[in-house]
Amino acid sequence: MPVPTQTRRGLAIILSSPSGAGKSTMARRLTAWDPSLTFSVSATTRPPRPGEVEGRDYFFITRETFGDHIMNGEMLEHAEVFGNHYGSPRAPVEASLSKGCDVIFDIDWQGTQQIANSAIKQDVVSIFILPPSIAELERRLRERGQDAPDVIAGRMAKSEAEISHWAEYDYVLVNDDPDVCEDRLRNILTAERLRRDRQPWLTEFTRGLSAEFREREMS
Ligand SMILES: Nc1nc2c(ncn2[C@@H]2O[C@H](COP(=O)(O)OP(=O)(O)O)[C@@H](O)[C@H]2O)c(=O)[nH]1
Ligand SMILES: Nc1ncnc2c1ncn2[C@@H]1O[C@H](COP(=O)(O)OP(=O)(O)O)[C@@H](O)[C@H]1O
Repeated sequence: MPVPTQTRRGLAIILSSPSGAGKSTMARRLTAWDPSLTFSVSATTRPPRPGEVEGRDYFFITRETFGDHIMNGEMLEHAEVFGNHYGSPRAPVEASLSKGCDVIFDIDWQGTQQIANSAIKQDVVSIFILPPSIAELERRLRERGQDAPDVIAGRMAKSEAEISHWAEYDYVLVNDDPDVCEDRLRNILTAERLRRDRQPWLTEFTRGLSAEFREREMS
């Protein structure tokens, strides 16, 4: 039975982790598994890494443009991370959520706190991803091969502070085996969708069951 669209909003699924724990990898896997998921493409003042695509991975903008977006209220949230500015453009997120499309965010704890206190707080499902160990976190950052050694050292230095926010999230997963982690994320998404659709869907469905009861009584 279809879910009435007027009451069904999308979920705002937030992934956070220390740099290198695997949240971008998991966001990519989830959108490949379910192409109806929208990825919230952030704006950043960080320069692009080799292979990153404008509009797919980030909108790469200047500090001045970033400041203008904030002044105009165009950012749902924003934060300074590792010396660069990052923010989630508001309009595409609101458009997707109000159409009933689920949105995935790859943002830090500061942005998560802001969204958890924003107009879309009722849509939020927040997930924190931990690395199996600090040695493995560092190995992943090096293996990714996209950041200079001093940048990696800076990210490692900040990872303990990022990890300290784990308890603020709805779910916490350890990303050891990537297939296991992806499977758990799919399960979370499936369960949260059932929970969201519970009211509108079951109101209709149980009405149908009552009608069936009445028909049986009359026959
Ligand atoms: N608050 C906030 N954080 C963001 C946003 N986009 C990315 N980040 C976070 O900024 C940090 C650095 O991201 P990035 O430069 O891509 O490095 P990576 O995490 O090592 O891949 C990560 O913790 C991201 O989750 C955003 O729009 N808002
Ligand atoms: N479970 C995993 N096991 C081994 N390597 C992983 C795993 N998850 C991600 N990686 C690798 O670790 C590196 C960092 O992952 P990435 O998704 O870029 O992290 P983040 O977005 O959290 O900074 C990438 O090279 C990625 O392929």
